[in-house]
Amino acid sequence: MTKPNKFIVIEGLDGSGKSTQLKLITAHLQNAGIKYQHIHFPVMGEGYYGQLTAEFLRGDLGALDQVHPKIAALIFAGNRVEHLEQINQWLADGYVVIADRYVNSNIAFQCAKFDNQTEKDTLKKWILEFEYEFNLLPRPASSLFLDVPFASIKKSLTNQREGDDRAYLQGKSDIHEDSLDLQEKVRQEYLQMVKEQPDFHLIKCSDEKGNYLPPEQIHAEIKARFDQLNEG
Ligand SMILES: Nc1ncnc2c1ncn2[C@@H]1O[C@H](COP(=O)(O)OP(=O)(O)O)[C@@H](O)[C@H]1O
Ligand SMILES: Cc1cn([C@H]2C[C@H](O)[C@@H](COP(=O)(O)OP(=O)(O)O)O2)c(=O)[nH]c1=O
Repeated sequence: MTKPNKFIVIEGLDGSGKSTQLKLITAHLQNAGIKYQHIHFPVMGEGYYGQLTAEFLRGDLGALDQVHPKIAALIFAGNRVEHLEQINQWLADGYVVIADRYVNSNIAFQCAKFDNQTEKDTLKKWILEFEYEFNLLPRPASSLFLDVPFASIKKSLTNQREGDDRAYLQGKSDIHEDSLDLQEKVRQEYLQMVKEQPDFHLIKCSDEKGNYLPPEQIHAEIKARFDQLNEG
């Protein structure tokens, strides 16, 4: 299958600075006169799957251990199908397309809920086949994993998170963000995928002492990846 060459995905744990980096990279593309579009998955609050995703994350469909990870994966995958045509159109029109989360989020968060390696591997294979081969989602040219010190994730998730994008919670809490144990396991899934997928790159967001790097410094590395893609 040929890959669209201007599709980049930003991945990471909840509260890992994806929105911060998305703002910086879109400002850079804007200044450079490069036409781009971006999308954040899950797209909540619209469409049947968007509504289902919000219900799932605020716990209306059951607690973290009550919804089978394959069913949760199916909901997030359906949400992507609702926006598939739009992404394909952007790519056909020659835009650089940036997704804040994509298929690898589904693998990382849902496979992390299993302890057993065979169950993890089986679900990973299923998600990859279902989303790329059955639903025919475009494959990203490159995905970037923001590897942030876990202490900073803890801080970010224990602080009250605010903003319009929290409306889906309707005053409740997010079942993924509530579990730091899950977030730690999700990080392991991401690290494993970085090893397995040649187009998945780790962006180290800490210095040698383990301190969180400032946003601009992280941006410099991300920008270099984008510039490479645009030149290629
Ligand atoms: N490099 C950084 N150093 C310190 N704090 C950061 C950094 N990047 C983001 N933050 C802060 O961390 C929190 C989560 O960042 P955000 O970009 O909203 O993450 P996400 O989109 O992954 O949920 C915000 O309060 C943001 O200001
Ligand atoms: C896109 C996607 C997200 N998720 C998870 C990751 C997040 O915990 C949650 C929703 O993400 P969101 O709250 O938008 O992420 P962030 O806090 O990083 O801005 O859904 C999946 O499990 N599968 C998926 O396919």
